[in-house]
Amino acid sequence: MQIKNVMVVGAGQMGAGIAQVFAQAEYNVILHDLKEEFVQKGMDYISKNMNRQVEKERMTREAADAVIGRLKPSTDLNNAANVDLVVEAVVENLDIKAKLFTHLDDIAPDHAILATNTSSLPITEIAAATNRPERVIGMHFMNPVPVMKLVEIIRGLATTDEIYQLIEETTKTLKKTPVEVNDFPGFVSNRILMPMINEAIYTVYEGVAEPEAIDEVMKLGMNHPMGPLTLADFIGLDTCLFIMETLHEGFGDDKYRPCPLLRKYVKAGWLGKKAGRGFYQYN
Ligand SMILES: CC(=O)CC(=O)SCCNC(=O)CCNC(=O)[C@H](O)C(C)(C)COP(=O)(O)OP(=O)(O)OC[C@H]1O[C@@H](n2cnc3c(N)ncnc32)[C@H](O)[C@@H]1OP(=O)(O)O
Ligand SMILES: NC(=O)C1=CN([C@@H]2O[C@H](COP(=O)(O)OP(=O)(O)OC[C@H]3O[C@@H](n4cnc5c(N)ncnc54)[C@H](OP(=O)(O)O)[C@@H]3O)[C@@H](O)[C@H]2O)C=CC1
Repeated sequence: MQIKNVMVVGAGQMGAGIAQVFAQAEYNVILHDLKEEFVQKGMDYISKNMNRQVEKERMTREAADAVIGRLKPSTDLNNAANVDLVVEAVVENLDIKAKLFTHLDDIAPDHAILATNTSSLPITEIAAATNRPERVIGMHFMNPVPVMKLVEIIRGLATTDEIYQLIEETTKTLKKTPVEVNDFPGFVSNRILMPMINEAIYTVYEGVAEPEAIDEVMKLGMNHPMGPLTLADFIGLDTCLFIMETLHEGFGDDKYRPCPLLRKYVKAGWLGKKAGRGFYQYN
């Protein structure tokens, strides 16, 4: 089987980046979201990135236009009827993802692979919402997708070796490095990263230091490219909370309890950079 036609569902910060890297690797890509304005926002993000490549003389205008030309906007899920691979990147909510996978299973051709970019949820449970669990897999990209080299690949209980290998090969065609990881809450990346971010939030909550000071300690002291609170804002505080809840519930261990301040910020709509306010203000 050869993958040529791809649909990315969810045109937010991850979906747009994923669509961009597939289009750059010469796949035909449908970028789908619920509303036209969200799809347009994703397309604008990709155009901006392409323009920057042209300005920096890393790409010709023609090559950049060809990337854009391989992207088709969509607000109708029936457009999944002719694809070989779907990569889902909607909100980190198991009910929403499971319902979406049931729909995609009805629409997509039998041979199509249904992948999820979930950052913490059980692949096996998402797969169980379909009649093709052997063709469902986790393909966890890192943010910002065009820059970060890693893709965690997670098999569900029923995922076949053939599908795993095909996704591993496909990831390499995107010039990314696949790493195989088992299906446990948060996989490897977020099981390790998110408790650090949550602890940084507790450090603010308990008045140990100001956000700027905490970020400075981790940047200058540990050589992290971004401090944990800047990174939390960048990821999205809603996504951070969803991931902590998945770890807390999935392991049943209070060491993963989300910090009350994280809950408060999410309830206030302070979702980080994408909302203009989180631990920092962006406009
Ligand atoms: C939550 C999950 O499930 C998993 C996750 O993704 S966790 C998050 C993982 N990501 C991280 O940890 C990111 C940590 N931060 C970093 O690595 C860096 O700060 C960074 C790469 C984001 C920016 O790097 P920087 O050196 O500080 O800034 P800058 O010089 O502006 O950018 C470096 C390059 O990245 C590009 N870039 C930065 N942000 C970008 C974005 N959002 N989209 C596309 N490209 C971007 C820049 O254009 C630049 O590329 P060129 O040199 O080709 O022009
Ligand atoms: N942020 C990060 O750093 C990372 C996130 N992830 C994962 O990627 C996924 C997306 O995260 P992210 O891009 O940050 O989130 P965003 O909030 O930026 O984007 C999610 C997009 O999906 C749309 N959406 C929601 N429900 C549906 C649906 N049923 N059908 C189609 N589109 C829908 C949203 O629309 P609306 O605004 O209307 O809800 C929104 O445009 C999550 O599973 C997250 O855990 C993985 C790696 C890193």
